[in-house]
Amino acid sequence: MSQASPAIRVSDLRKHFGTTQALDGVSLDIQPGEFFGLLGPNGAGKTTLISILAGLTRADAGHAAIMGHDVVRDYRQARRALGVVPQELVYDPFFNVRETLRIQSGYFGLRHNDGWIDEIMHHLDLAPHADKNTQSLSGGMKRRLLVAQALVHKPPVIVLDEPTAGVDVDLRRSLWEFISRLNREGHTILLTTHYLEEAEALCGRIAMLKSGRVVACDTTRNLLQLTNEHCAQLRLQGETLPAAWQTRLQHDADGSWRINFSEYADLETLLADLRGAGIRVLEMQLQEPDLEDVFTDIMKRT
Ligand SMILES: Nc1ncnc2c1ncn2[C@@H]1O[C@H](COP(=O)(O)OP(=O)(O)OP(=O)(O)O)[C@@H](O)[C@H]1O
Repeated sequence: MSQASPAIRVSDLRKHFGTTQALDGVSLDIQPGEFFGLLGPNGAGKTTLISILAGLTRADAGHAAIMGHDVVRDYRQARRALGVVPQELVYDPFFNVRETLRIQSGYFGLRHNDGWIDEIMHHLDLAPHADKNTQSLSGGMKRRLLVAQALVHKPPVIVLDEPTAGVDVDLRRSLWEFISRLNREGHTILLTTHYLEEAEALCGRIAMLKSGRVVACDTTRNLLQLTNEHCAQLRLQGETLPAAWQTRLQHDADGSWRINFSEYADLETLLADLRGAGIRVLEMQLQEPDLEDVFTDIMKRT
């Protein structure tokens, strides 16, 4: 393992399926210890990128490396440095949970791995199900098992492809606590998700893919500053707005009014005009833009 290497390096990666250009020159460097989000609409190329990192798909052109190990030339070292939690629920129905994790350990040549297997099962609340046949597990439990399988060989880099799709609130919480702990302990995390509030809360840096291209890549904090659309929700005493504001304010079903604005000066003028018209503000709530606003904005603009 090369100390100076990025955890994941992707250089000008290209991949097509028939006439579909799934990846159209993607370059990314993810440093060790980062919690990195890869976002994009359906079909943007996220799973294709992950499949190339995992050595399951060959790129047409470009390079990818895990901890300095090229995913084609040094396949074994690259694979050993990587734990992948796939999007699809794949499992072998003939084994129980513990057996599945022992078999997975065997793929990496780890024969005495029960201590770590017990620890993973404990943190993922799989311990009470250790002897259950995988076929009899609920969807959420099968997903936990996929996470456990990705971790048996203690990989420094963990890739999660939509790990919380169709997962209940409890599992999400315990999953994120565990993954965040692994990240704090130094593991690099690459996450794809369609839950943007999850990405906003967890990821330090985010890349957005669209049609196989990176259309944004920055810290979450900087991305959140890209849009200056704010929203204020007001409850007013009096129904007739000053004429100048009648088209700017939208009346919500609960009787409150909503205004989108980019300059706080707009809000000041509105409040002054309302006071001038004898309309009292009973309540006001400000909503700051979130990652979903930024994502929608970037996807529209690019
Ligand atoms: N094996 C394949 N054969 C043909 N086309 C494929 C194959 N795999 C992916 N594609 C196409 O490549 C494009 C990128 O797909 P990919 O699954 O990487 O997107 P994604 O960003 O992961 O989407 P989602 O959010 O829906 O999972 C899509 O147009 C998809 O239909």
